[in-house]
Amino acid sequence: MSFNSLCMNNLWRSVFIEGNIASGKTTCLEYFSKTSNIEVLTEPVSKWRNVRGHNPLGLMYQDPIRWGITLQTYVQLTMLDRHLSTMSAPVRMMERSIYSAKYIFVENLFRSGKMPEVDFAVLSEWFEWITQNIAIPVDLIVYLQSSPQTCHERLKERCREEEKIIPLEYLEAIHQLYEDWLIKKTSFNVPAPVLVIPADDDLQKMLHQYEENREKILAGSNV
Ligand SMILES: Nc1ncnc2c1ncn2[C@@H]1O[C@H](COP(=O)(O)OP(=O)(O)O)[C@@H](O)[C@H]1O
Ligand SMILES: Nc1ccn([C@H]2C[C@H](O)[C@@H](COP(=O)(O)O)O2)c(=O)n1
Repeated sequence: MSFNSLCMNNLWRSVFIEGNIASGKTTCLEYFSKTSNIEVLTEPVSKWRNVRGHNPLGLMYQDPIRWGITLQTYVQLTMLDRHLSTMSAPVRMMERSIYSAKYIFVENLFRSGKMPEVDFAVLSEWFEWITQNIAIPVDLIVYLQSSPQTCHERLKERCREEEKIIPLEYLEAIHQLYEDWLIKKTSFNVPAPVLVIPADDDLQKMLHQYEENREKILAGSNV
């Protein structure tokens, strides 16, 4: 079905853009934001860096054992708020999801011994309650599959203050969790079909790949 008929038939569509830190999600969304009839929702990182004058993202990187629960509770709330906001266009493209918050970032904190078991248990209870009682619309997951090395280079270039201390090993752990979830499909429930886009290429080639996949992303043909 073409994008135009999708709009005419009022078939609303929700797409998550998933991938490692600095894999190019925001850049991808910026590209698609130039298309009419698409609503783009980036991650609310500015909120995570400033909630009533506090910076839970920075605190988490400084002392994950103490502040991991604080950041991830707020991430869960802000992502749920994003998921439930009224759609303003027939296609919504959203950066990450409440699922990756739990299956990737909370899981990584817990597995690496940086989240106490009680914090993990409370966050898991919240997550299970939310996903069992509230419908989270999703039709497609686009996975920007990049190597941890590429992400590390891009992260250094982007130079976000809080992220300066992120080592390559952290990105490797996040990468492995993403691969298990969306490629091998061995770890957690995958709530929608997955479209994998290799994301190590330079910007020009990435924009070309986005064009090639436009129909699949926006209208869901042959994922
Ligand atoms: N294909 C690419 N090649 C080189 N640099 C890129 C590419 N895509 C994005 N970047 C740069 O890498 C950094 C991270 O990209 P960004 O889109 O912010 O990633 P994410 O939203 O996944 O964290 C930014 O500085 C961005 O300009
Ligand atoms: N559940 C989450 C989601 C994101 N983060 C961190 C990772 C990055 O430092 C930052 C934003 O991610 P990006 O969009 O650049 O991939 O937020 C987290 O710790 N937990």
